[in-house]
Amino acid sequence: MSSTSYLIKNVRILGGEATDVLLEAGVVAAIGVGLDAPGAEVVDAEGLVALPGLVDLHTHLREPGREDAETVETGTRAAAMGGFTAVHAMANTDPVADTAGVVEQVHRLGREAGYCDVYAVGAVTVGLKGERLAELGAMADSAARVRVFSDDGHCVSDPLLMRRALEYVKAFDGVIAQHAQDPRLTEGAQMNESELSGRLGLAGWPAVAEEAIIARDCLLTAHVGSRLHVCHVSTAGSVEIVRDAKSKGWNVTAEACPHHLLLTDELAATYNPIYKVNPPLRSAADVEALRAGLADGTIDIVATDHAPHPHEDKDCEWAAAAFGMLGLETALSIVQHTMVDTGLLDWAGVAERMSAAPARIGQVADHGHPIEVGAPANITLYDPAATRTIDAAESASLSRNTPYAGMELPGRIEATFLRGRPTVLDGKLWEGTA
Ligand SMILES: NC(=O)N[C@@H](CC(=O)O)C(=O)O
Ligand SMILES: [Zn+2]
Ligand SMILES: [Zn+2]
Repeated sequence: MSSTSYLIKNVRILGGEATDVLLEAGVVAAIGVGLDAPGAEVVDAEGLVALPGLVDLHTHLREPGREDAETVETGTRAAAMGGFTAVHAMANTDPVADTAGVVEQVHRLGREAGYCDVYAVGAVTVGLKGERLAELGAMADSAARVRVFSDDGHCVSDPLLMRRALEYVKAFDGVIAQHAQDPRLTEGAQMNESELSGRLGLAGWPAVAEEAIIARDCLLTAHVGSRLHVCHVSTAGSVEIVRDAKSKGWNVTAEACPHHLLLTDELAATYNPIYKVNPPLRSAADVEALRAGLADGTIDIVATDHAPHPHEDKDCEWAAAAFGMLGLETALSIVQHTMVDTGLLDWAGVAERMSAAPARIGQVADHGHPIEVGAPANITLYDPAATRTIDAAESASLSRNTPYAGMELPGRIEATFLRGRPTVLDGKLWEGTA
């Protein structure tokens, strides 16, 4: 295990006054101006903001089964480069993560790779087929200690199955993370339903297909007294429904993805499938409502929905292309651009939405802590004054499907520490052995 200590000099914790932070034996050992620690590696953090290590509640790592798109190792390298110290790996792998065996395998692969803690998400239904419940209890009791269950990629559309799943996870304070998409209302759907989808000749995906499921699930979770998390909220109407559910005291949380905070459906007019994603990019008014919802806490967290796809699954006509885009390495930059630089959130707000709250929702004890003496040394050092032009070829991911290629974005991850050991240092993956 790590024996080297790190003395981070002149860092601004959550953007506050510059101070020093000593990481030793996996924890934050001391905080204060002018700290001295003989033998420690010194990290010059002048101008850098320290955030608690980011936690992603929604990542597709593709292993097992689609190692041509991503592996646990490459995906967690991308996560570390994005400032993440923990990710939740979605269950839509091949085989599906619907048994204790598969979730334990994913968890173990993450530990072996060592870049970031990997928490396996368990499938709600066997094979994501929406027909019968998977062995939720066995996955919860397994060495992977699963607390988040999702058929992501598919909606648990059967209301009785959804009710049973919500009831079942109460026993271990689990949560059902719903991919809210009414299948009948979105048959063949390709992009946001609007005047533009008609003009482009692409089948429309109406907002109501998302909103109707969210409304139903909020009612169901209130009825059975359980915990619901709504994946990738994309419409203004969905934000309204979640706001209303929260005002009633129902146990509902929600996430927004970076791409839905920035990009709009007009990009479909390029017919470039790099912009094809589930749920689809929506209107500028939806983007504005998502930002406002994230700012006022209606939307609890930012989750990446990092969805790697190999070239051949994206290099085809729009209708044939796979849904999904990369997100881990650009998430914090997009959040800075859309939420911080616009004055909607400060760094404490970012830390809450990208570390503390996702760790709480996912019941992850070792992450999401404030940077205080005694806390696990999971820390991200970020340079908000830097700018970079995104180059897909530079990604640590095995896939290249970033919608931001060629864009200039603010900010750069300078370092990521996992239990006091760097996974990224000087903006590069750290391959040290200390
Ligand atoms: N978001 C996407 O467009 N795609 C995801 C599935 C999902 O998150 O629904 C994927 O697995 O590729
Ligand atoms: Zn989804
Ligand atoms: Zn997803």
